[in-house]
Amino acid sequence: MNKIQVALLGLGTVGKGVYHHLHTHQRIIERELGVSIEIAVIVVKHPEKHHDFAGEAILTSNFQVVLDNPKIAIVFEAIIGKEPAFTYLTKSIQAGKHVITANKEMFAYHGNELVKLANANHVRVGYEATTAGGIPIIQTLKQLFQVNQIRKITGILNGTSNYILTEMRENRLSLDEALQQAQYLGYAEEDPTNDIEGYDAFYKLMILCQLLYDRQPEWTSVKRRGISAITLEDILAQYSQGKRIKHLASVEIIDNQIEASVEPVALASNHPLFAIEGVDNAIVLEGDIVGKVTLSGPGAGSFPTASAMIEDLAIIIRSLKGSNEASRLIESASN
Ligand SMILES: NC(=O)C1=CN([C@@H]2O[C@H](COP(=O)(O)OP(=O)(O)OC[C@H]3O[C@@H](n4cnc5c(N)ncnc54)[C@H](OP(=O)(O)O)[C@@H]3O)[C@@H](O)[C@H]2O)C=CC1
Ligand SMILES: N[C@@H](CC=O)C(=O)O
Repeated sequence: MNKIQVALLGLGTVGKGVYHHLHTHQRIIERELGVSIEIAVIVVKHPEKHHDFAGEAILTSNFQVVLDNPKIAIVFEAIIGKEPAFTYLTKSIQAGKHVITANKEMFAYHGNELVKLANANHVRVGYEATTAGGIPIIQTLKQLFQVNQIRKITGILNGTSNYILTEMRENRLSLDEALQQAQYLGYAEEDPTNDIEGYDAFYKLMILCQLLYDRQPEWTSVKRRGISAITLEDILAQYSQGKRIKHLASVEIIDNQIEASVEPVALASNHPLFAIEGVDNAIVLEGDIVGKVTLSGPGAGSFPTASAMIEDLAIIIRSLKGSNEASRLIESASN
């Protein structure tokens, strides 16, 4: 069986999900893609925290180990914040490695730059996991809406906020209690301010804008409000009128301008996002040919995010088939 070596940056909620499923799904990957995957190196911040790690990979805090191994063809990135993630992915691409990221903050800032760099270096960037967890929104927009003009998107893009709002309404929890549960379940960001102040949904919306319109609005022009000020009383007041408060991220093209916002909104029961509960996300796309299409599914957590990253891996491996590059990156069984 031919083999591809990969590196994994980050072994937290997301990294562990990728590690786990690359092992549990090894047979399916081999059957469908014709290669086995070997995780050669794992880069973390504190290797000593992972002393019980039993795999065969090299576990290190030194990213240079990844660059120094020319056999590593693909780099998964699931670490925190813009840096050093951006530098690591830039160097990986320059070294001819494909990259797959879940890091929306970094990608909202630098995604366009990375995609251009990857094109120049004839490698690919997978970023399905940056937006809406396990929902395949990036590939849907890239592959399945090539002719439709998507004039408007409205989405629930932060699983933690939706989980908190649902728990507050259904179980009468305070915001802090519900946030603690979301953290325990691995949904929240390392700094949950990103979730409850709307930054995380904002980054995801900017990634969608870049993909759809090849530009982003001026960030300071976008209204961004999180759910931090929402009280149980607010939620119950809306509930008594048959409404649910949801945290919505919206973008619309009006007179060739991008109008975007991120804010809590009280929805009536006939709204397509009213029934999206718990950690689920959903996105309503409005295409000029098709009309409204809604995608929904798990928006955060270890397995849904790993799912998005592993499907990116499959896309990259399929794109290698028959290319000159394949002989460089895929090790034949005889090596
Ligand atoms: N949790 C989720 O549901 C989702 C998360 N994401 C994104 O995925 C990324 C990872 O999230 P998550 O797994 O939840 O986070 P965690 O906090 O669970 O894990 C982060 C991992 O990154 C490592 N790390 C942090 N900083 C560095 C650094 N400077 N160098 C090397 N390694 C580093 C940590 O190392 P150590 O273990 O040694 O501390 C840890 O293994 C984030 O960008 C997040 O926004 C995207 C979609 C969903
Ligand atoms: N903290 C994020 C994780 C996934 O992107 C969220 O709750 O949506």
